[in-house]
Amino acid sequence: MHDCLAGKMSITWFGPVPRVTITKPELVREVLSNKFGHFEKLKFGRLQRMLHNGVGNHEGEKWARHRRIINPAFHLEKLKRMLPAFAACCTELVQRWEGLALVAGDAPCEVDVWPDMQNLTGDVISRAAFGSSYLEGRRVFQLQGEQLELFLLAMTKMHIPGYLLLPTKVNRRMKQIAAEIERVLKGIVAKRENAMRAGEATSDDLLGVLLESNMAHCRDSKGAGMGITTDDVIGECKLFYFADAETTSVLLTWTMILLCMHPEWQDRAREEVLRVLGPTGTPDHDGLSRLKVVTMVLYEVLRLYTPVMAIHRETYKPMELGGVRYPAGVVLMLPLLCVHHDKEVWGADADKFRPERFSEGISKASADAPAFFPFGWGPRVCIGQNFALLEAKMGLAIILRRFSFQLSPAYMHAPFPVGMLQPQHGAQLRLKTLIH
Ligand code: HEM
Repeated sequence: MHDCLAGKMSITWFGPVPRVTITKPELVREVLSNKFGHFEKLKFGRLQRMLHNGVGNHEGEKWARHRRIINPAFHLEKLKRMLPAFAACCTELVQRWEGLALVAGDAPCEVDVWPDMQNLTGDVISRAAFGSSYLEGRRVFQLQGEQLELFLLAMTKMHIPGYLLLPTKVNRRMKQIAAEIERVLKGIVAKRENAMRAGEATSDDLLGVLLESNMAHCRDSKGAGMGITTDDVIGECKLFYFADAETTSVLLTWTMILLCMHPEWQDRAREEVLRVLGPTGTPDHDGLSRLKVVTMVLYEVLRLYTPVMAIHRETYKPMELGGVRYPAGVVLMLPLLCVHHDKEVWGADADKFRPERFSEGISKASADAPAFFPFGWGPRVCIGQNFALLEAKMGLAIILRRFSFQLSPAYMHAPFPVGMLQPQHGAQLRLKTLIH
């Protein structure tokens, strides 16, 4: 097994299971492609299931069925219909900032944009997922945020056997939150199911499309167990919240920070937004898809500040990878952040912010094509990548049109790997309103 060290892998022990780190892009691709069905995602514990129990936690036939039913919700045609909701949330945010700038007058208007971006993505997913039940959805988002904080706290105590069963203050609160989230989501889903039966419901949001797709599957299979249950639908809704709010908010925050550090790119991106989308009006899909500089910037941020820093898989039968044989039960760690910083793959300037490396697309950006995995790869690739990129482009375009920004002297650069790669001390920026 030690042969694999020669293949740029290192072996450590994680509890009783051997753990191997794979950093070569072609091997990362091979694992994630899972062509011969050798790999499984790591099993999620009770604690993680408390956060969400959606498609990302399932395996085998159950995963495939969920994925088939959820896929239609993320088709481009459906996402296009959600763009006005994205724009409404972004416009609310910049109007709030404009108000702050007005109050600041001649003094610099300082804002920590990190919590604002978390709220923005929470708003976007609440509206995109639940349409008219947006306010109830917003409550779920707040509860999920609190749950995540408690979850990270509980992780530090996980080594105490049976810790989760103890009636501590934190454990009791986590149970309470889980029950309240469940209650609110059950109410929203039941209301929508009833409306659909009465022929009154719309399917312009994720929940509507999901329920519609589920009904179609049940109809096609004549009820032969091909659909998903209401509990499953609730599990998926919880996953959408975590998947979006925790990742796209990080992407938008690092993008604003990096555009402060590289004002020439901020100017180029703003010039493009004004030229392609104009100074006012709601950007549409056609306009957003013509934003080349903005897309290059977002890709470079995803490369340097990869929100999901690593993916894990476990071998579940003996197999060979990169000329090394592995038994069943080995945990493979795929450190996406390290792969994205590898100088052999990205060149001597791998650690530098150079969006132009994506000027001819993802496949030509690195020596080893493709070595860019912010959304994973293969059958389990992120279901929401188009959603996230549209949301980020919309957010950035609306912000760039209305503000120029620079780092505040209070800002301390400290990328912090807790869950996602977050700015540890916040993202304090100085905003200046632009008049066109
Ligand atoms: C910048 C934003 C995002 C990033 C960087 C990101 C990243 C990822 C990655 C790396 C995976 C693969 C995990 C693995 O293979 O183990 C994944 C899976 C997933 N993502 Fe995202 N994601 C983002 C946004 C979203 C959004 C907006 C949604 C939905 C609203 C979403 C829903 C999902 C789901 C459901 C899966 C599980 C897919 C499966 O297991 O079949 N993600 N994401």
